[in-house]
Amino acid sequence: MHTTAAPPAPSPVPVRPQAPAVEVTDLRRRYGSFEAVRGISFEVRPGEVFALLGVNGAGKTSALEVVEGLAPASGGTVRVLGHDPRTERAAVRRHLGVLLQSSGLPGDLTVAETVRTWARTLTAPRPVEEALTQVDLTGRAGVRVRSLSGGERRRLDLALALVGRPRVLVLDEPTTGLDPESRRTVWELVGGLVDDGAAVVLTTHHLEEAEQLAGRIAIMRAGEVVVAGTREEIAETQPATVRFVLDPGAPQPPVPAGVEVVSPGPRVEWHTRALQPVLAELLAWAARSGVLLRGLQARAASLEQAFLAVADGADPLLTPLPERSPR
Ligand SMILES: Nc1ncnc2c1ncn2[C@@H]1O[C@H](COP(=O)(O)OP(=O)(O)OP(=O)(O)O)[C@@H](O)[C@H]1O
Repeated sequence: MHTTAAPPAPSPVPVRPQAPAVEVTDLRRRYGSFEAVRGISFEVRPGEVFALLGVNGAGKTSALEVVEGLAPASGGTVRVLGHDPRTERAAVRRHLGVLLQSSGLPGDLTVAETVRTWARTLTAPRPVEEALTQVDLTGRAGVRVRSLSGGERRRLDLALALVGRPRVLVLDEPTTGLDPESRRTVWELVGGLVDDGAAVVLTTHHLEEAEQLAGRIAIMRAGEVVVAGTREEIAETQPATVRFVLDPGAPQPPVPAGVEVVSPGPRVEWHTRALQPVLAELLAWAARSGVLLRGLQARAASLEQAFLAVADGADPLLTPLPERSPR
């Protein structure tokens, strides 16, 4: 019998992860003797949103200004598309869209004139009308900048950041001052750009914005990144909460292993890193004992909890609750 040998399996093509669009390594920034950014590192890949969070004065803008090429680093390195954004500005500028925290646009120009003037400095800008449509400003094209509302001005800032079809977008508090509808428009816009492969670094004080947009998040305090990861990873640094109310005279439930009792009762509050088994144990006890757990709530930790813990000076990664011991 004649058999043909099976063709050799194709050798696997090595999948090369895309190079980071933004690489920040041990970045430091000083103002005189004050060090506002103290050795932070992060990467942002094409098609990714990275959010820098932190209370006022944490050092977010100081770090972003170096990424934008507006200020020199005092230490460490920043690369945007492989280039130093300050010393190799020409290579970076046409691919970089920047939204500063506050822009000083001339008030005399109209909205359309402002975008047109800016677009003339760019290599392959979007048509002005398209840029205005993206940010819902078409109806305000002929209005002078000084007459715009705060939210409209912010959307104009965003139009300027987007008109050059940037591969890297740096957005410093992009939706501050925007109403909820405009905020959603901006989220959709940023989401669309990311789907097209842009890399986005943003700061925000709206945690929901970071949750909506960012694949990875870093929370800064006093110039350092205290915790970083996906929103789930960051939330998991904090304990879950169980709350219920006991009727007068009801017996106290035994406290399961791995629970920190925040309030013993009658309004009981527990913190735990083992929500599911703790809840199962509590419910089994309640069923056995015929006890009603009024208003029972079980809530996984949130990004907000982690943010507040960092703001309060905690180091979420270094101060864990006791782990639940195996039974
Ligand atoms: N030009 C400057 N000279 C001296 N100190 C400065 C200067 N700019 C910023 N700082 C200080 O550096 C620290 C970090 O400021 P930065 O603006 O980077 O913080 P931030 O996290 O962006 O705050 P916010 O959320 O309020 O925008 C603050 O203590 C601030 O006072």
